[in-house]
Amino acid sequence: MSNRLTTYINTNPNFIKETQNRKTIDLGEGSEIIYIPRFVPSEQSWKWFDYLDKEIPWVRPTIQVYGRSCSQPRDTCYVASKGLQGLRYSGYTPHAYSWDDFPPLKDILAAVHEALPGSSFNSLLLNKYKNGTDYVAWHADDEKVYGLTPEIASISFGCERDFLLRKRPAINSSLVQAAREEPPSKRIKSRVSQNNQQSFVLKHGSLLVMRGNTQRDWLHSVPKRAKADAVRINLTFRHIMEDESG
Ligand SMILES: O=C(O)CCC(=O)C(=O)O
Ligand SMILES: [Fe+2]
Repeated sequence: MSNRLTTYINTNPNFIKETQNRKTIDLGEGSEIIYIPRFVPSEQSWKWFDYLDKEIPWVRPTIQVYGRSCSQPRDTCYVASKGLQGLRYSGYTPHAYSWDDFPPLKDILAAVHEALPGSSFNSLLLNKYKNGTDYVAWHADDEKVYGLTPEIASISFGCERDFLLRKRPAINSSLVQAAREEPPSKRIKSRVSQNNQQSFVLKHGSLLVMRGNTQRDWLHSVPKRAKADAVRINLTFRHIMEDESG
């Protein structure tokens, strides 16, 4: 464990481990984030950005939010391996393109697999934010098709945007339970009230990975930003489980 390149930064309440360019953030209770700001070199990132901007058949679908139809506030596209169960989110079933339709995506996928030993992504949701008025609202990618502890690898190209994480209210969690059973003086307030937010500026060419219980216990978002005046393209690689229903 005594790697000279590893720095341990104990920024209470979260524990951050930094090895070379890779930060690992332990969010507690089995949730973990990995962030690699310079995952793809800048020049290669711009080549991929230009390719994706031009070649992907971007659509802006109508989705259902709290029972109301609205236009998704960003463009999207979906790619998946053959034979997987379909994806459905917010009342929308995207058409699944194949990896062969966009060969550079296979190179990006290979780079992600190399950086994350043991990972086996078989689907990809692409997002394009035309400027700071496009966004993704608070959500978790907790669809059943991803299983109980999904690993999601997110690559960003173009305009930098904030990526926020916020702990879901933990009504039945053992932590809250324990806090209730303690007298007020001993309540572990800090862990409940301070350890509940994280933010990252997702840089051009960066890789951010969410794993473990992150989708169960946390929400994430990319909020509107008046000052973001250029296009951002984001790729989220995911693993869809085998369909056991037959
Ligand atoms: O654009 C991003 O960084 C996040 C996108 C996202 O959360 C999603 O597609 O589920
Ligand atoms: Fe998401």
